[in-house]
Amino acid sequence: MQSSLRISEVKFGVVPPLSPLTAEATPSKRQRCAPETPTATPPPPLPPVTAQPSGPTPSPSITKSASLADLTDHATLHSMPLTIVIFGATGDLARKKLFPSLYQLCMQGHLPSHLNIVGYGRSPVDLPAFIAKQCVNIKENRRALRLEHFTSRIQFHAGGYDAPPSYQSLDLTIRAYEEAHPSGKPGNRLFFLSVPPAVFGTVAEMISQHARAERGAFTRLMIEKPFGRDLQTFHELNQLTARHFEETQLFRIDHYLGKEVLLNISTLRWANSVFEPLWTREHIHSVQITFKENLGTEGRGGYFDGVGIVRDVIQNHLLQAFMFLAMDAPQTMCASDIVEMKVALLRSVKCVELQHTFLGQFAAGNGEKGYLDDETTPAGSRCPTFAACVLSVDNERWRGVPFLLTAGKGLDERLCEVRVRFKPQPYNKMMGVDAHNELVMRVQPDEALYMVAVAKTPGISAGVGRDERRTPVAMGLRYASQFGDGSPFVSGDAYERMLLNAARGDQALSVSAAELFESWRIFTPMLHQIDQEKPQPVVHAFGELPAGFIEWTESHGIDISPPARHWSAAEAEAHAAAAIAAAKAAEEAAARARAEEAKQADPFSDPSFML
Ligand SMILES: NC(=O)C1=CN([C@@H]2O[C@H](COP(=O)(O)OP(=O)(O)OC[C@H]3O[C@@H](n4cnc5c(N)ncnc54)[C@H](OP(=O)(O)O)[C@@H]3O)[C@@H](O)[C@H]2O)C=CC1
Ligand SMILES: O=C1O[C@H](COP(=O)(O)O)[C@@H](O)[C@H](O)[C@H]1O
Repeated sequence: MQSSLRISEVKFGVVPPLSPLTAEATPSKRQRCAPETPTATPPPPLPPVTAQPSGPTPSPSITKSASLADLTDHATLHSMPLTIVIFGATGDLARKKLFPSLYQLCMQGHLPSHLNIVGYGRSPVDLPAFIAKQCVNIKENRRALRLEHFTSRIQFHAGGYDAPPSYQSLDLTIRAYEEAHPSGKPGNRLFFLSVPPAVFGTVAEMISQHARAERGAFTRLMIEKPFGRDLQTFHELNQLTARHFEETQLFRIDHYLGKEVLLNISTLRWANSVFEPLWTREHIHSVQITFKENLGTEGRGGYFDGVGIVRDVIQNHLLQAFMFLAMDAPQTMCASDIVEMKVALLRSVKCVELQHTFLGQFAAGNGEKGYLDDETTPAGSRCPTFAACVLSVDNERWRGVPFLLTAGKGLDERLCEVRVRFKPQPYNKMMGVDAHNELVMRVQPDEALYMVAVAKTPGISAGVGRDERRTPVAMGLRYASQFGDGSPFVSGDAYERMLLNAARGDQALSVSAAELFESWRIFTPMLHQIDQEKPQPVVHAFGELPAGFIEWTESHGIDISPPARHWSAAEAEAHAAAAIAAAKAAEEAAARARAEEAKQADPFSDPSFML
């Protein structure tokens, strides 16, 4: 028998898939937008960082979404030469994400089959060895695209990141490919900066000066996070990139923007009618946005130590989730309208203060090494690997609703989820329950959306009101069941979406300068305090929450107690199984009692008499 406790066997009617914002589905607003030309005008000077909301202080203006001229539809993309240059192609990200994503996009026919991929790095490589190492994570589908066909498109260009002659010869290499293209058209060029942030500015400048596409083709730049370390360094980087590239040519990557469940928040809120009326402080008690990893820094301690978990995850990935959850509805789903509402929201968010932040650091435990045991981590580092902070939004919709953002490495599980907890209503009391309805959006693993609700526990007894037994249940949508056959759900990696959107010129998934300005404003005072004062984080064993964290959340009016805290996919199943077993046992006991009663009343009702 199917149980109402199981996550999502509930089937909603499936409507035809909605297309992402592409040239084929262009809102008319886009036509007002700027053409693709470099600008020589840097952004306005930076206002001082204060612990107050930005109010009227100037921030980068919101660029209107790409014009039709800036968007590249499928047919156009496929009819022209296309070169993708990966700076830092020998690195971790290229191996883990970029080459596998490019393979997938080629395999599915999203990118042209004559694509030219150039890896760029400081030292010469042996090409077959480079390919063997960096393409190791590609999951080959031999029938659709043989690996060797894909890798035959890859070449490597060695040179300094700041060496003009190297960019000039890169330009010649690309041009040779473009000139051999049968279309005779100019070649599009997409540059991915998968290098440490310190070289972002130089590479952008070199590309602009020496390796731009010819007229009639696009030059686009994809930049990995982090975009600066604080408001000031973001501003400097922004000035540098703005000097050479239009905002419509820049694609700042936050790969959480490409996660399926986060992408679904706007659909959930605005394609349905039931959620938005409840999406206010009248009904919402608190919101938790949580990121947990059961990994340490895995040899990236050197990088991580200069960054910390706030810059690594909270200021970008979790803040994006927050924005989609809390922003007001945009006028249209056009990228610039979305950015406008995101920025309006961020302007209402007060700066986070260190005294309202909880910091932790994982140590050895449960058979795993601690952060300080990673040989790439500086000895005695106080870098936080765990942090939680509460965002307060000073607007009509959210005033008084705490948004708890928590991120940690070295914890018990890999999990990213959002929990919207609703306020109980007076009538819940007559049902004898302490209703804690929660809408849960599980970003990973095992993508799901479900509502924690209260249901009557099934059984023959027909009590009403307080006499009835009731159980918390999960009603909802598990992606693997709804959109697949139950096996782990695959809908494309976030990097596939990022690369494809950039190739199409669609900025719906890239981070705008205006929202970055506001996000750094919110976190910079606290980050500076951490950098300067180096407060001792609460040291906790790998796999466990830091001591005092639960009390700290309670002091901010947030209850992370079960099921809110522990309802992982496996636990939900176990919880369901236990509740089903308990209900079944109760049912059997009741049946036995009834049979006994009947036997007493009529001994011939016992089947053993019926021979
Ligand atoms: N790895 C990940 O999971 C994630 C990474 N990112 C971001 O992506 C970018 C790339 O990350 P990742 O691949 O991990 O980085 P790596 O540390 O692996 O570096 C990438 C490449 O950059 C070059 N490089 C390294 N150090 C320097 C230096 N000091 N100066 C100049 N070049 C250098 C090296 O290439 P060569 O020696 O061949 O020139 C290296 O292979 C970074 O901005 C990172 O913050 C973002 C999210 C996740
Ligand atoms: O950006 C980053 O994200 C990863 C987590 O990404 P996910 O897609 O695996 O959830 C994190 O490990 C890394 O530290 C951070 O830089």
